[in-house]
Amino acid sequence: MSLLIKICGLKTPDMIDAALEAGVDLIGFVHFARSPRHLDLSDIGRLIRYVDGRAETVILTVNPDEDLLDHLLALDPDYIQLHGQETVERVAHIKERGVKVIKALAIGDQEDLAKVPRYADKADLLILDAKAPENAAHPGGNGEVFDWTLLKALDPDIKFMLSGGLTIDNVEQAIRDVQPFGLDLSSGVEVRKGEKDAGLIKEFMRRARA
Ligand SMILES: O=C(O)c1ccccc1N[C@@H]1O[C@H](COP(=O)(O)O)[C@@H](O)[C@H]1O
Repeated sequence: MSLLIKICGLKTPDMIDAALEAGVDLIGFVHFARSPRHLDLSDIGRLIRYVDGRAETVILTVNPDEDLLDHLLALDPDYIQLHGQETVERVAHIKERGVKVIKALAIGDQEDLAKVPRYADKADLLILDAKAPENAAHPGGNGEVFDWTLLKALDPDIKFMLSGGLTIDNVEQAIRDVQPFGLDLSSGVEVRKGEKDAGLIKEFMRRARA
Protein backbone atom coordinates (compact mmCIF):
# COMPACT_ATOMS: atom_id res chain seq x y z
CA MET A 1 0.00 0.00 0.00
CA SER A 2 1.33 3.45 -0.84
CA LEU A 3 2.38 5.84 1.89
CA LEU A 4 -0.21 8.35 3.08
CA ILE A 5 1.38 11.79 2.76
CA LYS A 6 0.20 15.00 4.39
CA ILE A 7 1.66 18.43 3.75
CA CYS A 8 0.64 20.99 6.31
CA GLY A 9 0.58 24.76 6.44
CA LEU A 10 -0.55 25.45 2.88
CA LYS A 11 -1.78 29.00 2.45
CA THR A 12 -2.55 29.65 -1.21
CA PRO A 13 -4.45 28.04 -4.12
CA ASP A 14 -1.16 27.88 -6.09
CA MET A 15 0.52 25.75 -3.43
CA ILE A 16 -2.58 23.57 -3.11
CA ASP A 17 -2.40 22.97 -6.86
CA ALA A 18 1.31 22.08 -6.57
CA ALA A 19 0.56 19.63 -3.75
CA LEU A 20 -2.35 18.02 -5.61
CA GLU A 21 -0.34 17.69 -8.81
CA ALA A 22 2.47 16.06 -6.85
CA GLY A 23 0.04 13.51 -5.38
CA VAL A 24 -0.29 14.67 -1.76
CA ASP A 25 -3.11 12.80 0.04
CA LEU A 26 -3.91 15.20 2.88
CA ILE A 27 -3.83 19.00 2.66
CA GLY A 28 -3.34 20.70 6.03
CA PHE A 29 -4.23 24.21 7.19
CA VAL A 30 -2.95 25.68 10.45
CA HIS A 31 -5.17 27.57 12.86
CA PHE A 32 -2.81 28.60 15.65
CA ALA A 33 -2.14 32.32 16.00
CA ARG A 34 1.55 32.06 16.93
CA SER A 35 2.39 30.04 13.82
CA PRO A 36 3.83 31.63 10.65
CA ARG A 37 1.38 29.33 8.83
CA HIS A 38 -1.68 30.54 10.70
CA LEU A 39 -4.81 31.24 8.66
CA ASP A 40 -8.02 32.77 9.93
CA LEU A 41 -11.27 30.85 9.72
CA SER A 42 -12.56 32.53 6.58
CA ASP A 43 -9.33 31.81 4.66
CA ILE A 44 -9.41 28.16 5.75
CA GLY A 45 -13.05 27.90 4.65
CA ARG A 46 -12.19 29.40 1.26
CA LEU A 47 -9.25 27.02 0.74
CA ILE A 48 -11.24 23.94 1.79
CA ARG A 49 -13.81 24.89 -0.83
CA TYR A 50 -10.95 25.35 -3.31
CA VAL A 51 -9.70 21.80 -2.64
CA ASP A 52 -13.27 20.67 -3.32
CA GLY A 53 -12.76 16.99 -2.52
CA ARG A 54 -9.63 16.55 -4.66
CA ALA A 55 -7.78 15.48 -1.50
CA GLU A 56 -8.80 15.17 2.13
CA THR A 57 -8.45 18.33 4.21
CA VAL A 58 -7.09 18.77 7.71
CA ILE A 59 -7.32 21.70 10.11
CA LEU A 60 -4.46 21.68 12.60
CA THR A 61 -5.09 23.32 15.95
CA VAL A 62 -3.73 23.22 19.50
CA ASN A 63 -5.89 22.48 22.58
CA PRO A 64 -9.09 23.83 20.99
CA ASP A 65 -11.96 24.73 23.31
CA GLU A 66 -15.57 23.86 22.45
CA ASP A 67 -16.28 27.26 20.94
CA LEU A 68 -13.29 27.09 18.56
CA LEU A 69 -14.21 23.52 17.69
CA ASP A 70 -17.71 24.66 16.68
CA HIS A 71 -16.17 27.18 14.29
CA LEU A 72 -13.66 24.69 12.85
CA LEU A 73 -16.29 21.97 12.30
CA ALA A 74 -18.52 24.48 10.50
CA LEU A 75 -15.79 24.64 7.81
CA ASP A 76 -16.36 20.92 7.12
CA PRO A 77 -12.77 19.56 7.07
CA ASP A 78 -12.23 15.81 6.75
CA TYR A 79 -9.95 15.81 9.82
CA ILE A 80 -9.12 17.92 12.85
CA GLN A 81 -5.44 17.57 13.83
CA LEU A 82 -4.78 18.02 17.54
CA HIS A 83 -1.22 19.17 18.18
CA GLY A 84 -1.38 20.06 21.88
CA GLN A 85 -1.84 18.20 25.16
CA GLU A 86 -5.29 16.83 24.31
CA THR A 87 -6.20 13.72 26.35
CA VAL A 88 -7.44 10.43 24.92
CA GLU A 89 -10.90 11.36 26.28
CA ARG A 90 -10.79 14.68 24.42
CA VAL A 91 -9.89 12.86 21.19
CA ALA A 92 -12.88 10.54 21.72
CA HIS A 93 -15.19 13.49 22.45
CA ILE A 94 -14.16 15.34 19.28
CA LYS A 95 -14.66 12.20 17.19
CA GLU A 96 -18.19 11.94 18.60
CA ARG A 97 -18.88 15.28 16.95
CA GLY A 98 -18.64 13.50 13.60
CA VAL A 99 -15.16 14.43 12.36
CA LYS A 100 -12.09 12.25 11.94
CA VAL A 101 -9.24 13.08 14.32
CA ILE A 102 -5.48 13.06 13.82
CA LYS A 103 -3.56 13.16 17.10
CA ALA A 104 0.05 14.31 17.13
CA LEU A 105 2.32 13.06 19.90
CA ALA A 106 5.80 14.38 20.66
CA ILE A 107 8.49 11.72 21.02
CA GLY A 108 11.68 12.63 22.86
CA ASP A 109 12.55 9.52 24.80
CA GLN A 110 11.49 5.95 25.53
CA GLU A 111 8.93 7.06 28.12
CA ASP A 112 6.99 9.01 25.50
CA LEU A 113 6.19 5.73 23.76
CA ALA A 114 4.05 4.51 26.66
CA LYS A 115 1.11 6.72 25.72
CA VAL A 116 1.14 5.79 22.02
CA PRO A 117 -1.06 2.63 22.13
CA ARG A 118 -3.95 4.36 23.96
CA TYR A 119 -4.07 7.20 21.44
CA ALA A 120 -3.63 4.77 18.54
CA ASP A 121 -6.82 2.99 19.67
CA LYS A 122 -8.86 6.20 19.63
CA ALA A 123 -7.52 8.50 16.90
CA ASP A 124 -8.19 7.89 13.20
CA LEU A 125 -4.56 8.72 12.44
CA LEU A 126 -1.56 9.15 14.67
CA ILE A 127 1.39 11.47 14.02
CA LEU A 128 4.67 10.94 15.84
CA ASP A 129 6.58 14.22 15.86
CA ALA A 130 9.68 15.69 17.50
CA LYS A 131 9.43 17.63 20.76
CA ALA A 132 9.52 21.38 20.22
CA PRO A 133 12.71 23.10 21.37
CA GLU A 134 12.41 25.07 24.62
CA ASN A 135 11.05 28.57 23.99
CA ALA A 136 9.64 27.56 20.59
CA ALA A 137 6.62 29.69 19.67
CA HIS A 138 4.67 26.66 18.48
CA PRO A 139 4.65 22.97 19.45
CA GLY A 140 5.31 21.71 15.92
CA GLY A 141 6.44 22.92 12.54
CA ASN A 142 9.94 23.58 13.85
CA GLY A 143 11.84 21.30 11.48
CA GLU A 144 13.15 19.19 14.38
CA VAL A 145 14.01 15.53 13.75
CA PHE A 146 13.74 13.07 16.65
CA ASP A 147 15.67 9.86 17.23
CA TRP A 148 13.83 7.44 14.97
CA THR A 149 15.56 4.43 16.55
CA LEU A 150 13.28 4.95 19.58
CA LEU A 151 10.41 3.67 17.42
CA LYS A 152 11.95 0.20 17.25
CA ALA A 153 10.39 -0.42 20.68
CA LEU A 154 6.89 0.32 19.40
CA ASP A 155 4.35 -2.44 18.74
CA PRO A 156 4.82 -3.09 14.97
CA ASP A 157 1.03 -3.30 14.51
CA ILE A 158 0.59 0.38 15.45
CA LYS A 159 0.16 2.49 12.32
CA PHE A 160 1.60 6.00 12.47
CA MET A 161 2.66 8.90 10.29
CA LEU A 162 6.25 9.98 10.81
CA SER A 163 6.74 13.71 11.28
CA GLY A 164 9.35 16.22 12.40
CA GLY A 165 11.98 17.74 10.16
CA LEU A 166 11.30 15.65 7.05
CA THR A 167 13.00 17.10 3.95
CA ILE A 168 14.05 16.04 0.47
CA ASP A 169 17.40 15.04 2.01
CA ASN A 170 16.16 12.62 4.65
CA VAL A 171 12.85 11.30 3.30
CA GLU A 172 14.31 8.22 1.61
CA GLN A 173 16.25 7.26 4.72
CA ALA A 174 13.17 7.87 6.88
CA ILE A 175 11.09 5.48 4.78
CA ARG A 176 13.84 2.85 4.75
CA ASP A 177 14.66 3.03 8.46
CA VAL A 178 11.22 3.62 10.00
CA GLN A 179 8.80 2.09 7.48
CA PRO A 180 5.95 4.32 8.60
CA PHE A 181 2.33 4.12 7.46
CA GLY A 182 2.55 7.75 6.36
CA LEU A 183 4.59 10.97 6.33
CA ASP A 184 3.65 14.43 7.57
CA LEU A 185 5.66 17.59 6.99
CA SER A 186 5.62 21.33 6.80
CA SER A 187 8.84 23.34 7.10
CA GLY A 188 10.88 20.92 4.96
CA VAL A 189 9.16 22.17 1.81
CA GLU A 190 9.51 25.86 2.63
CA VAL A 191 12.01 28.45 1.42
CA ARG A 192 11.25 30.73 4.35
CA LYS A 193 9.19 30.09 7.51
CA GLY A 194 5.60 29.80 6.34
CA GLU A 195 6.41 30.03 2.63
CA LYS A 196 6.03 26.79 0.72
CA ASP A 197 7.88 26.06 -2.52
CA ALA A 198 6.28 24.14 -5.40
CA GLY A 199 9.63 22.69 -6.56
CA LEU A 200 10.42 21.33 -3.10
CA ILE A 201 6.94 19.81 -2.78
CA LYS A 202 7.34 18.09 -6.16
CA GLU A 203 10.83 16.79 -5.37
CA PHE A 204 9.80 15.59 -1.89
CA MET A 205 6.89 13.66 -3.39
CA ARG A 206 9.06 12.21 -6.16
CA ARG A 207 11.56 10.88 -3.65
CA ALA A 208 8.87 9.67 -1.23
CA ARG A 209 7.02 7.75 -3.92
CA ALA A 210 10.13 6.36 -5.65
O1 LIG B 1 3.35 24.25 11.41
C1 LIG B 1 3.12 24.91 12.42
O2 LIG B 1 3.35 26.11 12.49
C2 LIG B 1 2.56 24.22 13.63
C3 LIG B 1 2.04 24.99 14.66
C4 LIG B 1 1.52 24.38 15.79
C5 LIG B 1 1.52 23.01 15.91
C6 LIG B 1 2.06 22.22 14.90
C7 LIG B 1 2.57 22.80 13.75
N1 LIG B 1 3.13 22.06 12.72
C8 LIG B 1 3.13 20.64 12.57
O3 LIG B 1 4.29 20.05 13.09
C9 LIG B 1 4.61 18.87 12.36
C10 LIG B 1 6.07 18.84 11.95
O4 LIG B 1 6.42 19.95 11.21
P1 LIG B 1 7.86 20.09 10.47
O5 LIG B 1 7.79 19.21 9.25
O6 LIG B 1 8.91 19.66 11.42
O7 LIG B 1 7.96 21.51 10.09
C11 LIG B 1 3.62 18.84 11.20
O8 LIG B 1 2.48 18.08 11.60
C12 LIG B 1 3.20 20.26 11.10
O9 LIG B 1 1.97 20.39 10.50
